[in-house]
Amino acid sequence: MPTKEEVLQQEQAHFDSAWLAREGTRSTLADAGSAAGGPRTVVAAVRKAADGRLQELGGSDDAVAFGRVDIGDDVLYVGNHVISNDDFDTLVVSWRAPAARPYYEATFEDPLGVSLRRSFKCERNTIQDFDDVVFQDLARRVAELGASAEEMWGINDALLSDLEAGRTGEMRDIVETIHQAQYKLIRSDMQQLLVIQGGPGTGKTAVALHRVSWLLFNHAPDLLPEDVLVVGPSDTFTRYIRSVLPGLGDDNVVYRDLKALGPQKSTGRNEGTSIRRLKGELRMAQLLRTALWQRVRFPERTEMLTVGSGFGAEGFSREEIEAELPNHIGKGTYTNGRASFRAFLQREVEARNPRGPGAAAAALEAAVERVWPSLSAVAFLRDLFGSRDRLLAAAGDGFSGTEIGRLFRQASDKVSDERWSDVDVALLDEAEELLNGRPSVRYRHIVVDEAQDLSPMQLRSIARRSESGSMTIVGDLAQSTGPWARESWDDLTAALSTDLPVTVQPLELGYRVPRQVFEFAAQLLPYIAPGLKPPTVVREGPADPELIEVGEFDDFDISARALAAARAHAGSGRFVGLICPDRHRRRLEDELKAHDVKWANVGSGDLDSSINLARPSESKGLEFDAVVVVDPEAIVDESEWGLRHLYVALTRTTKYLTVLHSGTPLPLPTEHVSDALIELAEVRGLEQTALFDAPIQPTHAAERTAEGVASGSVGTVARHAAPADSTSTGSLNVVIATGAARALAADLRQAVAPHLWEAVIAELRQELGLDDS
Ligand SMILES: Nc1ncnc2c1ncn2[C@@H]1O[C@H](COP(=O)(O)OP(=O)(O)OP(=O)(O)O)[C@@H](O)[C@H]1O
Repeated sequence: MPTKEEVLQQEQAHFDSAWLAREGTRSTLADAGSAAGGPRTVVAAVRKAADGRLQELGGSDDAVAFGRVDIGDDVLYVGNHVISNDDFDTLVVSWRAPAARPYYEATFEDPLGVSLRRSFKCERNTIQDFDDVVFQDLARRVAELGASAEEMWGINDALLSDLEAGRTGEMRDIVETIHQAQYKLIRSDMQQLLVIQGGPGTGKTAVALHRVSWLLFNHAPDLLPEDVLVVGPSDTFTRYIRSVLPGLGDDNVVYRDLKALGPQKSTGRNEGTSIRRLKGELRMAQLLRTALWQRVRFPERTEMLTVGSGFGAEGFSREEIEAELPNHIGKGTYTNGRASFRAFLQREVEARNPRGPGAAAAALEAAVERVWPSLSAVAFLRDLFGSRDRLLAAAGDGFSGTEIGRLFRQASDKVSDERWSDVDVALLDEAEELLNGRPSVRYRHIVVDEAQDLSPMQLRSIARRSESGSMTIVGDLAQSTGPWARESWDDLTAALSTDLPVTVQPLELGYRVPRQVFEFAAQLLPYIAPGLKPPTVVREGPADPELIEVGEFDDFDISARALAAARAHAGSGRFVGLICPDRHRRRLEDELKAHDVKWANVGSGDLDSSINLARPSESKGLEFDAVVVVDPEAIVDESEWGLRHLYVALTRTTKYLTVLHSGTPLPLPTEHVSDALIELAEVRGLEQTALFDAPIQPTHAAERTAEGVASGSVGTVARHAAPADSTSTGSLNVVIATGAARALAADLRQAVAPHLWEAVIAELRQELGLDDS
């Protein structure tokens, strides 16, 4: 049996010869352009092909391989790129090649013929160490001793040490340590709508991006990088992930931020929850369609439509035009309809006056414009939202007066000055399709990240860019927030309406968040996503969460202490996320400036400093070595989805978590209240989960007060469980209110003498701000 040193030498010899072969190929390819003869176009084509191949080789400093598998007598080295020698022997296979599958998928239960899997640790192309899994030994050990948790999960040292690495503002690839469950999703059939549900840090984004790389390799040349679109929730997020694929040799994949997925990107208009929700509903598509076709009509207070002037002018009566318009309306796009109506007018003018000069282009255009105005998406939507009459005419019975009131807004003086919200973008995109048809560029595969928050209108916007419905959709229902926060993937897959098979697959191992931190954050799960299985965390962190209590109303102190904590982490060389609710934002920014601290504003797309300041919602999908969460209670209070925002914030760290709080580091809806609710739900014959699972409908503070003091006390759960138009709303609210009231009454009886109850209730009303008016 060779010693480890001897094995190292043998392996290094293979690495050296593969390196020589690769560098030989590199210099041949580099010379290919000058070596090629013939016409310039041929030389250019050869050069282009050679450049493409060069890129596929990776850098000359890269290790040639990261792993090896032995299957029977075959030995296979696995690396980022395929390497062959002059005799066409394959020295290294690409991780994306089907041959590499056993490297990722062999387990002690099903070794797929693999006897040995070896993973290498390299410094450039020099092997420093290696780690072996001998499957027979492993199976025997497991049979004798029972499997360890890590063995059951298939987690190895290479993966664990990779997870320990410090983070930066750019995501990295995981090819060397892809887990078997992840690999199965990465290589699954392209012709499907694949939904990947997984808790924070389970590798959903990583899997989606590696799947793109795998598909590009295995479906070449039919699938090119420019045939793939990756959609993320924000500019910051797309910047964070966009270096992964080029790092794998896949340039030119298209990235779009949801706020720019249309003819006009969002220009920062702020809108409330109810309007945002309304604008996301599918019935908006019908409203826009009707409104657009209503723009085509014979001009009011006009007898005749005249084409041209003076001799040769032709007139068309209202009856004639109104009889003709249905031949052009609603048949195709608005713009095509306009062109066909214009052609009709032109033909008619010529037919009526065969010896005349025909209609001059400008005269014809002027007449057409009066009936069928040329419109852009922005002009159309600005006109529509800026006119109650237009809105009412288009809405018919489909919208209430209140909803029309919500949609209406004062139009800006100039189209170019109109400000657009992020939810307007999907409406502009819908309008663009009605006007000019589906986007000419469509994609053969689309990845949607953080998909749990998307509205049906946003999903339509994505679907219209898909050639066949082939998509990978990733997200986490427990992190779903915003007006379209959802509890299931059903409505999302329905809105994407595809003929392809729909598969929802879980990712169950949590890689990012260390055990100590996840155990802390997971206490929120029963309240925010009771039906979801929490991820199984694969590693320990270096420390327990650090919970720092500061004076209750001392905003100054909490900001100062938060900054001190962030600076301490940064001082230890950590990449820090400072996650702060709006309540403390101003003060914290002042503190940062006062101390002359260099920081990045995540909301404006920056993620490049050692301290990165983010709102909880802006931190979705991102990760840091250390996270400082400021005032959890304020985070929970500031949003309808506060508990979920807090869960997102707490799960951004790969190592350290510091929480600055004023007495309650984790503001859970009180246990006894939830128990009372559940008991009551049983008595009333309601599904337990209905209390927490009800579709989340925004309920504003004013509505909350109507539910009484008691319902306020169950925090976000109560606020969420109020479906506006569900038949069970009444009973559900009664259950919540009664249950919470009973639990509070029991507390009061235990804690306070009866003669003080009135005073306590009066104080409570004040606390909750019910007596402010
Ligand atoms: N097999 C793996 N090997 C090494 N690192 C991994 C692996 N899988 C995931 N990771 C790492 O875990 C971290 C979390 O991954 P990722 O961001 O893809 O998770 P996510 O499920 O999208 O999280 P979130 O829901 O919070 O957006 C990343 O740093 C990623 O590189």
